[in-house]
Amino acid sequence: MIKETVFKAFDNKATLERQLAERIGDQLQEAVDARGQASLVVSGGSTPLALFETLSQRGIDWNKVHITLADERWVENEHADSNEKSVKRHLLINKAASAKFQGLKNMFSTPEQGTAMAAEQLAHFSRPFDVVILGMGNDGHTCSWFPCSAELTQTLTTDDLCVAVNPTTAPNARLSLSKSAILASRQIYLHIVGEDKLSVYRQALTSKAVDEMPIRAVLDQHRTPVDVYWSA
Ligand SMILES: O=C1O[C@H](COP(=O)(O)O)[C@@H](O)[C@H](O)[C@H]1O
Repeated sequence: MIKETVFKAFDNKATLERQLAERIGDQLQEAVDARGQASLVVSGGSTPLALFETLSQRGIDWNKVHITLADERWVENEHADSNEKSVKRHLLINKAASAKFQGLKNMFSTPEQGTAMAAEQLAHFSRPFDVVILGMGNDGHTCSWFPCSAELTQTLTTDDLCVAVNPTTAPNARLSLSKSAILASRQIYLHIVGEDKLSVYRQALTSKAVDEMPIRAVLDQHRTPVDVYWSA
């Protein structure tokens, strides 16, 4: 069994999004006040889009906030599957339009070739990351750390910042931040919505087999606080 830390349940998405956006906004501003800049890592997928829009309306020093992705699909930035495209449409708007964004996709044709450049481009981010927002797939993946991927062990053990991932159960080659990069954070939020994701999360807590459900690599550690925000 994995010991659960903080689990916050909400009746509806909008309340979760409001409260989580307020907390993240406060933490980013505190980081700016303390260290002159803040770093925020966000996930792809559909779950965080409304949270992004709520967060984008917070009145903080966005021009001192550096934002990147926990994972990216290796597609052009205008492709429908691009996480960068989602962030530009849903987060880098309103007051957050002045935030500094660095994507993971670059000019190389494969994520394997692009890994070194992606890591170099994140060199100016303040570390540990101040806030990381993670999602979770119904197979227990997070950050494109898929149970099926041949690179999973590397992803979970390397000291490198970025890893190329080739899932067999999902489209597109990917580039992910590694486990060591994600856990080198001051605060991680796992943001999940709906009964299916709640069941997957509960299932993840029942065992420590990370290769079956990679989200366990985040849930089963004591280095970095992980607060789970769930809404119906
Ligand atoms: O493919 C992915 O999916 C998960 C969850 O996506 P959602 O659409 O159910 O929110 C996402 O968190 C992750 O970044 C990505 O790898």
